[in-house]
Amino acid sequence: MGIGKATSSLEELIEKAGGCAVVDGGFATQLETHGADINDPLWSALCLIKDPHLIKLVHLEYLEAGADVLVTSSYQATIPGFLSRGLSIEQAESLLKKSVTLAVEARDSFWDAAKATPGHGGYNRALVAASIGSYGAYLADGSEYSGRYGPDVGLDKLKDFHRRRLQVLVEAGADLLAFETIPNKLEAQACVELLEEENVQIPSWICFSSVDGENAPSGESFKECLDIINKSDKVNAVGINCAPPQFIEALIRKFSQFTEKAVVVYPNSGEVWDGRAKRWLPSKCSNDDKFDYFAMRWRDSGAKLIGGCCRTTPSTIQAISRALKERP
Ligand SMILES: C[S+](C)CC[C@H](N)C(=O)O
Ligand SMILES: N[C@@H](CCS)C(=O)O
Ligand SMILES: [Zn+2]
Repeated sequence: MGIGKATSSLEELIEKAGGCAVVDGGFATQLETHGADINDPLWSALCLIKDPHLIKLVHLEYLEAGADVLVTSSYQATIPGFLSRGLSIEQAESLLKKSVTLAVEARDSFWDAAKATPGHGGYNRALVAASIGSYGAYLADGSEYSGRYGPDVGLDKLKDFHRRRLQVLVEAGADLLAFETIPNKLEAQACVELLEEENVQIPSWICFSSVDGENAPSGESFKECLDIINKSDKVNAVGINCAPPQFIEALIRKFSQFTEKAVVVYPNSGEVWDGRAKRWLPSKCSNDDKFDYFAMRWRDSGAKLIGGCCRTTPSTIQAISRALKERP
């Protein structure tokens, strides 16, 4: 795939969607709605082993709700994670591949039906974004919200951790790569260097988490983080995922000051993950019913991709999609 073509599929989708494309919502959350027990170090990736049919069902529900981008079930699917469950390297790689094929199959069957209806039923052909959760997600100790990886975790260790999974997800046919809940500058640098070293030819985005609404969870400024990312033309969009919705408008404006790349935002419901107890703590304000209003404000602030993360649902995405597509 040539560079021109590779960089354009995400931009083409944004254009087709009227200037702002819709990302799907809380994937693990919707698995739980269907009864999946993901209280496990593999978190939602456990379903790749136990309940792959649920994964496809959740993808179809988000497509129906209006998602233009599906994020795969690979957030916490890692080769070392699967090896520690007694699986072989071949089995681990095959599960990673499956995370992409399940989303591609859902997308293809949904699109085959949609394109046969007048005006495609108002849908676009969705792109499949392979989720690459941060190292902190793999640690399963909540450190994707602290960025504290300790002194033993350097650049090379992070690149080694991400390399093979990234290769398998690209080979499996993902349309783009979605680095999610990156909590510090070092890991952002690892992602950028890996994209260059592996000469990745599909588009990518890098999303950070944030717990104070101003900086990366590590306390490093987003300006520092974006300075690194801006040097790479292998990253097409940057933004925030799994942070409270009330932080997002100011962060879109901040990101727009520091980068010319497209800005992507998919916040959580505002609830806070307790990494020790492995449960969500209630949010101080309930925001789920305001996502349609927020989405329009985020679009008007400059975001080009908008969706939801943990504790948001297909009804959140339907509200976003209706707000963005009916009132462009
Ligand atoms: C986005 S968080 C809620 C994912 C789960 C976390 N990495 C853990 O395993 O505790
Ligand atoms: N793509 C993941 C992100 C978790 S923060 C999910 O939606 O489950
Ligand atoms: Zn999340």
